[in-house]
Amino acid sequence: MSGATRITVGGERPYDVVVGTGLLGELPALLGPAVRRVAVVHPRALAATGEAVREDLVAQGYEAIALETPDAEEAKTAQVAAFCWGVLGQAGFTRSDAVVGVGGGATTDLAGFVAATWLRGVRVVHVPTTLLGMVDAAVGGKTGINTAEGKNLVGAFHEPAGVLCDLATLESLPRNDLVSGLAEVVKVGFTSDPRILELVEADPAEASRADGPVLRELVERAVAVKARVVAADLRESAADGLGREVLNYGHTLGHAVEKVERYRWRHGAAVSVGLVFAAELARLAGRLPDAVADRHRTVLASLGLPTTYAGGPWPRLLEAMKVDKKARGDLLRFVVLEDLARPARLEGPDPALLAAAFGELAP
Ligand SMILES: NC(=O)c1ccc[n+]([C@@H]2O[C@H](COP(=O)([O-])OP(=O)(O)OC[C@H]3O[C@@H](n4cnc5c(N)ncnc54)[C@H](O)[C@@H]3O)[C@@H](O)[C@H]2O)c1
Ligand SMILES: O=C(O)C(=O)C[C@@H](O)[C@H](O)[C@H](O)COP(=O)(O)O
Ligand SMILES: [Zn+2]
Repeated sequence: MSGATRITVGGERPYDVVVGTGLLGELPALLGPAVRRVAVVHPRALAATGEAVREDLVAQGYEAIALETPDAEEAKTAQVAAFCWGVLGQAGFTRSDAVVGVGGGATTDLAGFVAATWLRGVRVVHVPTTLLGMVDAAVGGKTGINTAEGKNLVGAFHEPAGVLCDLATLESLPRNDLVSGLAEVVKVGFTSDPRILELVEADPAEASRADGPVLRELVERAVAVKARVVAADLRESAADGLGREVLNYGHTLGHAVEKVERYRWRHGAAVSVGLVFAAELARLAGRLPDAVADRHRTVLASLGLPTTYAGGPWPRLLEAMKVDKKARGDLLRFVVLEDLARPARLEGPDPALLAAAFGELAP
């Protein structure tokens, strides 16, 4: 390991997010002294990486098993969670044993959920291998699976004991997935750290180069914001202000798109469309200057992210948005911007306003 950066996520049980390369040697310290057995949860597509982590743990004296899951969003189901519980039960996992999630956000969401629910909670360390996992999914303790009714509808808050972001893993990530992760980075740029937008705008190609210094800075900036937000409001229950809901900017429509598209869209691509929608909603409501709304389109498009959406139909998307976790009863609640880095809430917008904002997404 050389030149790693440590970002501490505060709260009741502080933990480190380590960003760098060659970080596997850090795993035992994060697992802690009590752990004997480890289940390495990884998607089928990352069998070699999962096996490398397992072998490394065995070499360091652990009893480690591989727990292979389906790829991407197919892992986030009750059936797959039940399969994982079965494996842990058969292997005799106790409260002094641990789960390690190796993969993208779908894998760490599942691994975190399994760790949160097995014996009502065992230790979990995440080793995210996608940009989206590093900047968002593996950090902050939101875990979950999907149900037929929608995205992430079952889950728990269960913080990891640590997160290892090995930037070298990004070199094998398909371009489409790297860019998808940048949607969450841009989200943070608009809500909280405009320097992110400047870095992307200065050179979008450089910003999306897996082994470049700009991407590393983007990762560190996005993680730093997420760390600060979740340390203050882990359970998304802030009594005043937006609290953790700020991280959900662009997700109300984004999750609906994922569901309506039957999870064939990557999360980041759906969030990209959701960000443009949220910006248009705020602009049409008279709360966001045109220039900031337009900047959403230009920054996202410069990275090759989608900024228009021809799918639907709108009534199905509206129906899907009703199970958004920010909703209260029949009241839809959106995170919007009033300016750059000035997030706010828009509650119960007029249906005509919502439809008009959706109209602005037409190609
Ligand atoms: N818990 C949270 O706070 C949070 C935050 C953001 C997103 N999420 C969730 O994260 C998921 C999206 O995560 P994602 O975009 O990482 O998708 P993903 O986990 O589906 O991974 C995308 C694809 O990349 C492959 N892959 C992963 N690492 C690779 C590597 N290094 N080289 C080659 N291929 C690799 C995977 O096998 C998969 O096919 C969604 O389910 C979303 O809801 C959760
Ligand atoms: O960490 C959070 O809080 C977020 O909202 C981050 C989002 O990027 C992420 O997609 C999250 O999983 C969405 O959570 P949900 O509560 O809307 O399911
Ligand atoms: Zn997200």
